[in-house]
Amino acid sequence: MKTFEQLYAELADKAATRPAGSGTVAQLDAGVHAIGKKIVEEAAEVWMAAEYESDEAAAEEISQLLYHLQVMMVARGITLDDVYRYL
Ligand SMILES: N=c1c2ncn([C@@H]3O[C@H](COP(=O)(O)OP(=O)(O)OP(=O)(O)O)[C@@H](O)[C@H]3O)c2ncn1[C@@H]1O[C@H](COP(=O)(O)O)[C@@H](O)[C@H]1O
Repeated sequence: MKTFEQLYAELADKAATRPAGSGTVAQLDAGVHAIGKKIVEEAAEVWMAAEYESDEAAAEEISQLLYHLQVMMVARGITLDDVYRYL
């Protein structure tokens, strides 16, 4: 179990250290366009899970969407504070 903040710190560290086998590094290397497509795909999966699947399945899809949003933030150099100031 980890928090949103802990995941962001982990992803930022992966981007800086680029460990072998990291899916995050692969996503970052694929670029903003590819990450954006993944966000749209995951958002659709959240929608479908929320309408037709269990709470657990919906929660899992939401976690994946949050992950890909964070990958986009890291790719663009957008920090948590950059986002929180609009909440
Ligand atoms: N929280 C996540 C996370 N959520 C989703 N995903 C990835 O997002 C994709 C979503 O999977 P789908 O169910 O849509 O399956 P899919 O369409 O077959 O996926 P792909 O074919 O696109 O890989 C998968 O490839 C997952 O690996 C995640 N990948 C990593 N993390 C966490 O990010 C951190 C860093 O991970 P690494 O960079 O891989 O070390 C770790 O704490 C991980 O737990």
